[in-house]
Amino acid sequence: MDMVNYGIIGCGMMAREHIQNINLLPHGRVSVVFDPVLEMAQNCAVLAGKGGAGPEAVVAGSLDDLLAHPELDAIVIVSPNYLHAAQLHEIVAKRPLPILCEKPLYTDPEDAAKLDALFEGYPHPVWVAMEYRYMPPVAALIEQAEQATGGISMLTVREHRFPFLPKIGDWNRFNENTGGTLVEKCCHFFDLMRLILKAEPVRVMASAGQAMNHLEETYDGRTPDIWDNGYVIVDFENGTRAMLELCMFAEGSRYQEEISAVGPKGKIECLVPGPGRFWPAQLGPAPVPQVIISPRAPQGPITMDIPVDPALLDAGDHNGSTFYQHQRFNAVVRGQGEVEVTLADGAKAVAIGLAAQESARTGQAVTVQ
Ligand SMILES: NC(=O)C1=CN([C@@H]2O[C@H](COP(=O)(O)OP(=O)(O)OC[C@H]3O[C@@H](n4cnc5c(N)ncnc54)[C@H](OP(=O)(O)O)[C@@H]3O)[C@@H](O)[C@H]2O)C=CC1
Ligand SMILES: O=C1CO[C@H](CO)[C@@H](O)[C@@H]1O
Repeated sequence: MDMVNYGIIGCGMMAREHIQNINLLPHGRVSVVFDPVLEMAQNCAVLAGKGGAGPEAVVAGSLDDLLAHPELDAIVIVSPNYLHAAQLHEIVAKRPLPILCEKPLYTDPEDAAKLDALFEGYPHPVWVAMEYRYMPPVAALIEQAEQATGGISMLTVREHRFPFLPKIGDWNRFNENTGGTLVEKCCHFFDLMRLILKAEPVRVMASAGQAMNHLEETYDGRTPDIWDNGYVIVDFENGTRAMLELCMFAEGSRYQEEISAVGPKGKIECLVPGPGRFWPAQLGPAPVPQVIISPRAPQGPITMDIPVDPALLDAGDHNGSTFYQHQRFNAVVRGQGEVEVTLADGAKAVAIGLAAQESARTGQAVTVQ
């Protein structure tokens, strides 16, 4: 297959990032889009046409119409979190094809076993969109961590960022729609923990809550219940431990994510900026990602800039990672390479997030199966 025709389900903010990155692929084009709001779908159809450089996508009138579209080789699910599981069932039943599904894979704990059963023996690749692993500074940390640390003992992920953005329909203001902040936002970081530590979690302890964000807002008489800060500690089966620190009222920070890994030889860190479009112009150029290696002996931190290709920065909010994710998924659909972020990875990241939600709610440590 030389050209992969994509169908996009959901045409909001993140769909635009997917389309802009598919537009950069030599072997990809968006052929059909669907959103319940026609104007959103039409805007994405135009974006798929690259300002006249390619054909605009067809606007499907329903999910069924999208799944019946003749030119369709792969499907990207970019709808709100609580819809992912049901839409996966629809695709498998009506038009089994390769799927790239946005995180979180599911929000209701009961969906875990149902999805396992649904995809048993599924003949097409399914990839879960936890792309932070492809951010160039994160990828550099992953590649150099063993050498720099001599084997990681402790891993810390700090995310200090802006509050949740407004969404059409305000679906992201309530835990019932997102799975809870530690699922919705933090599944990316639990995925990184498993990947970097090369181990499975056994126990989760968390303290988290809603300190200030969205408390002044009301939707149909209800105040949002999503958390905006927390700490999560995860014990891993190989004796390593990881911690997440999340603060969502810290958009004044120079860097959005700071990840550090420490072992007997030393420490490696990466510093990752947030979306460039949020960096105030009066402060000059947006911060450049960095990796810092700090040996124990001889002491002397070594700092390296890890710049991201400006064309990729322009195509999204995630330091180029959406492009690298699509490049790999596109190759897999064309029969080259393997799925790197599997359904099992997506499910485990949600399971850790749900355990963290439960731990913070009850004040008890929660065992992860
Ligand atoms: N991997 C990453 O880094 C990121 C992932 N995401 C994920 O992407 C997904 C979308 O988020 P985002 O784009 O920010 O949210 P938006 O609200 O901006 O977009 C979601 C879109 O899906 C549409 N939608 C609602 N119901 C359906 C339906 N039944 N079928 C198809 N589309 C529907 C919404 O339309 P309407 O409300 O008008 O009905 C809306 O246009 C989420 O799962 C989110 O977690 C988001 C940001 C970053
Ligand atoms: O998964 C995500 C990653 O980045 C987004 C912001 O750019 C988040 O809000 C989103 O939920």
